[in-house]
Amino acid sequence: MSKLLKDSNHMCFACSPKNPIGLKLVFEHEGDICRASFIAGPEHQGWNGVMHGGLLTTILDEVMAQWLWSRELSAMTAEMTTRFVNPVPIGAKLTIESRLVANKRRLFLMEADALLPDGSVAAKATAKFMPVKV
Ligand SMILES: CCCCCCCCCC(=O)SCCNC(=O)CCNC(=O)[C@H](O)C(C)(C)COP(=O)(O)OP(=O)(O)OC[C@H]1O[C@@H](n2cnc3c(N)ncnc32)[C@H](O)[C@@H]1OP(=O)(O)O
Repeated sequence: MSKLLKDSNHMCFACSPKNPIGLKLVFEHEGDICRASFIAGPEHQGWNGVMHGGLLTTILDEVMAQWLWSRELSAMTAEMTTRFVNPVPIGAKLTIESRLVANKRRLFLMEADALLPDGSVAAKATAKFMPVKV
């Protein structure tokens, strides 16, 4: 296991339980899926009543990264695209799921979806991750 994962003082904005302004995401793994949930509060808004798209991208990024971390693959996001399909209302529970699409040479091609409570898609992301030494 990497030193970063063992370090109880890590301050990842998305996942550390110790970051006072962090999102404190937790992850579950089911087969080939990594999953997290998140409910945006008023402090996460962009447009009135709507979750900020940059934060949504952060969460999609993190859930893809955690798919790799959970398999002890230390990799950083090298490129990412988010398609915002539907606005996320403040207070709505989002389910975010990621999976590996392909591993080509050094690149891990990942994808993730953010789903609204009725199962409709709020946003879809694709990303390329590259291994790094930690
Ligand atoms: C417990 C804690 C858990 C924490 C989880 C946190 C998750 C957060 C996820 C993130 O947001 S990570 C932060 C955002 N990402 C970064 O800060 C990464 C910054 N970029 C880098 O550090 C380097 O550019 C990178 C490690 C991605 C790659 O550097 P390298 O020096 O390893 O690769 P290089 O640039 O030499 O390229 C190697 C090959 O990959 C190719 N390549 C690089 N980027 C590419 C790309 N985006 N798409 C396709 N190919 C790419 C490149 O063309 C080249 O091809 P060739 O070998 O054929 O010449």
